[in-house]
Amino acid sequence: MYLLIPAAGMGKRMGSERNKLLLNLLGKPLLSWTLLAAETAQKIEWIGIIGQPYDFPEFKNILENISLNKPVELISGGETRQQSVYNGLQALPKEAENVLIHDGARCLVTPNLFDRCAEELLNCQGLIAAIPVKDTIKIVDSKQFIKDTPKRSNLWAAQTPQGFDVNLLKESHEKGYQMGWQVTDDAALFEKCQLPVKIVQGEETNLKVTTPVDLAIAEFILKQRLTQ
Ligand SMILES: Nc1ccn([C@@H]2O[C@H](COP(=O)(O)OP(=O)(O)OP(=O)(O)O)[C@@H](O)[C@H]2O)c(=O)n1
Ligand SMILES: C[C@](O)(CO)[C@H](O)COP(=O)(O)O
Repeated sequence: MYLLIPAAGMGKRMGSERNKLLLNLLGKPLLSWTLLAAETAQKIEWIGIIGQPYDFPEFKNILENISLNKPVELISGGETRQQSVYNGLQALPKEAENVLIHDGARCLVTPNLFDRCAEELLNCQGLIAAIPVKDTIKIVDSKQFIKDTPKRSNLWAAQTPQGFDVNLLKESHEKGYQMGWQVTDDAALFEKCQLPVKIVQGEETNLKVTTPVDLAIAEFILKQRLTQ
């Protein structure tokens, strides 16, 4: 299975002056933990890291320090996550039929989740890891008055990995580009093209490190894992 890791963001919500994936998490840059999980996953055989070229020297340092056995390529990212994934898709080896996309910022992903998604992708055209929403969600108008309370049993929080048939995802990205669709994940492009996307049970600990609180929670979870 081919894996693309979008890692070309800035981390504005982290308040960081550099790519948050280079921040320290228990003695290693955050991105190292994501890569180590991909290395351990049995089904992943190729890894493309999508980053901003100015971060490549740091990415190369990371790769030297963790010395992966799987082939890794660095791919230039774009201004948005959507553009970065678009670039990643163009850089996939020609023989790639299916692809998993996993945010570098979800550094607590387990090898098991990668493998479950890779396995399931043999039976469908598109999938995402997701978990049932625990909160009661309110739909609010522009004046911050509640308009509706959707039924919670229909609500799932999207995660990555997200997996797709490569040709269909490329077509969905092309259409998205032509139509000017702006989305925060790849499943949304598939949905807009009326293509089916299956849910795979995600992991509660597979959080996206977005704010400083997330970093503290990630450190806590990782410490627990490493002492088990
Ligand atoms: N132009 C971009 C923007 C984001 N990403 C990646 O997409 C993932 C999810 O994005 P997010 O958590 O929003 O990361 P940032 O864009 O870095 O954060 P922020 O939105 O707070 O600036 C991250 O692994 C990030 O590196 C990317 O590859 N290219
Ligand atoms: C793809 C994603 O991680 C799914 O939760 C998420 O949509 C990334 O975008 P965000 O804008 O950083 O939430």
